[in-house]
Order: sequence, then structure tokens, then C-alpha cells
Amino acid sequence: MADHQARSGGDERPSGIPAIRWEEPPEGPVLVLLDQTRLPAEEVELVCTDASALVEAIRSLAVRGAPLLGIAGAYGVALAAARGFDVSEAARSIEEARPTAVNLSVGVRRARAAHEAELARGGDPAAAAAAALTAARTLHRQDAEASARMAAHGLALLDELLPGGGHRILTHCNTGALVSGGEGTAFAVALAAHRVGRLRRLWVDETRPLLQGARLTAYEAARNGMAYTLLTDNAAGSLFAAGEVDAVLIGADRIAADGSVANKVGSYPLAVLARHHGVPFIVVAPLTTIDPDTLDGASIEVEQRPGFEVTEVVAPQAQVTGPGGGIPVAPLGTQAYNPAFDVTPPELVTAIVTEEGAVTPVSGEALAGVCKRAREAAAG
Ligand SMILES: CSC[C@H]1O[C@H](OP(=O)(O)O)[C@H](O)[C@@H]1O
Repeated sequence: MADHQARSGGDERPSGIPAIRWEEPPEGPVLVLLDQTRLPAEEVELVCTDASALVEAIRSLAVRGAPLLGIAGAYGVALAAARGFDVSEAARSIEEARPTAVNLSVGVRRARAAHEAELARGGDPAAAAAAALTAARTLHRQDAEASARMAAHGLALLDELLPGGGHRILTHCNTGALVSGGEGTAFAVALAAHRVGRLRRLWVDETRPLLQGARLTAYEAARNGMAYTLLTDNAAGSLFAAGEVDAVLIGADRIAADGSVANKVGSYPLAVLARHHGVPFIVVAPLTTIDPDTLDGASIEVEQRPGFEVTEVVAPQAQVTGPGGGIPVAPLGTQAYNPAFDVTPPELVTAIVTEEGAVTPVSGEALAGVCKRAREAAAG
């Protein structure tokens, strides 16, 4: 069950954006999510009391972004355990909510493993629920720490690749505090550059069809006082041609063992443009996004989303979750192709920045050590 409530309380985050929090009111534990489908028009929180509410929030992108999906998945397992629901069924339904971001599975499995280990040790259901919550809180904290370290490593790489000061960075989708336990992945690098006076411009792709760039990245950039400009996705090429882009910074939803990168649809064309124009294409992602068990890009399942997201335009506050609720921008009955992600091959990726540092050039061999530690990170 889920309930919407107007945002209350202070800003818990450095960038002032609450994305997720666990609360224990007298009537029982809840998972509180900032409903990202309502931004930037409204800051509304979604209060989830069971796994089915969280699954719907994940599927509607009320909560989204690979690292945050992992954190939400872990808390979802803890919520089911704390409220006496079937933990195995809850874990399965949450893990299946969206297929591409490996972090979701990592988070769910870490909390479930902690729950099962406590039961195996003879712990009672309350102790097992507490163990799942501890695992979720640990993942939340670790992600915040990873975000800060990626920001530092990413800024150091930008300064190395682009000597001479102000960086003009193009980013795609949303990779800030709204996808993270901290201040994000790629956006956190741009924010770090801003804070030391080395962000000359943040070019923000609107990111059709769900407009994560226009609605969320612009929202975060404005809150942080950054110099940013919004553009339509199809205008990016002319920016490169005009020599206005010094680097591309994006996040990731799953990085295969060979260095193939699944990210929001539109990332691959940016990688091709970056290569053609000699611009660094940098992927920023924590170890929990690297999947050693997916060998290559062809093995990554790319989520296909409903066509109405393309054929209709929906106002952020409209809360539309099905066809017919938006404003048609195509004739009734139009078929639409709507992959949520695409895959960039490793040869087009200049560097992958994790909390451990930058891997460049990118190859399966170069990632071998990172994959080993990613496996350890997945185990918690
Ligand atoms: C750095 S994780 C954010 C990542 O997730 C976004 O996808 P979605 O908005 O569908 O959850 C996009 O791929 C971002 O790069």
C-alpha cells in the first residue's frame, strides 16, 4: 500500500534532496520515497508499507536510477521482513520490477542473504528483520561513500584530460542525488567541478521520453546553483560540431565484464559523437553497477517500456501510469519503439570511474580486478 504526502521536514541531504528514507512510526515501519514522477512541479513523498507498493514505485519510476534502485530494493526486503510478509516472494517481486539495472538485484540479494543468515543462525523473525535492515542501511551508507569518492576521482580525471580550467560537460538522463545514497554518480563529478569553480557549463540533455534530464537534472543543477543549459536530445550533435563539449559524463545501469555499458537510451549515440569529435566519453558508476556475470553487451537485457510514453506527453504532476492519460503527440493507435536503455561498446568508452578510481582504456582485461571487487561488493 502506498500513500502520497506533501514533503515535510528539513533537507536531509547536502544538495537538499531527499530521495529515500526508512521511518518507524508507531503504526509500523515504512519506506518513504520522493516521488520523482512529480518533479519538478511538486515535491511529494510516497509512503510504502509493503513490497507491492515499492514494485509499483519502481515500475513507474517514482523511484529510479541504478544505485538508488539497489538501496530501495534492500529496504523493500527489510520492510517485508519487518511487517511479517513473505520475504522470498517480496524479494522476487522487487527484483523483477525492472531488468536492466543490476544494482536492484544486488540490493535485494544482500538484504535477503542477511535475513536468511540470521534465521540460519537460529535468530527469530525479528532478529532476521533487523539483519535485513542493517544490510540495507549499510548499502545506503556505502553508496553515499562511493558517490563522494567517484566525484573526486572523476574530477581528477577531467582535470588530467582537460588541462586549463573550465569544463563544459554534457550529461544525459539524471545521475545526481536522486539516483544515489549520496550526491550521485556522473552528476556528482560535475557538482564537484562546480564547487571548485571548474564547471564552465553543464549541458543537460532533456532525455526523452520521460525527460529525466529536463525534469530532474535541471532541478538538481538549479538547486546547486550550477551553470546549466537544457537541450533537446537531437541538438547534442550540433553542440559537438560547434566545439562546445569538452567531455561527456554519464551514469550506467549495468556494466558487463567486457566493459559494455548499458545506460539510458541515447547514450550510445553520444558515444559515437564523442568519438567522432575526439571528446572523452566517461562513465561514472559504483562497483554495484558492474556485473561480472554478464559477459558482454549482447547479454544485457534492455527494458522495453510502454509505447504511450512516446506517443503521449504527460505533465509531471499528472500521475499518469497508462495510455490515454496524457496529451497525444501521435495519431491514436501509433506503434512506438521505446527501449529504456542502449548499450555502448567498450571501445567507445574513454574511462569507467568507480569509487576505486578510473579504468582507462576500457576492456575486459582492464576490468578484471574491478570485477573481482564488484563480486565482493555484491556479497556485502
Ligand atoms: C547512475 S544511475 C542513473 C541511471 O538510471 C537511469 O535510468 P532510469 O531513469 O530509467 O532509472 C539512467 O540510465 C541513468 O544513467
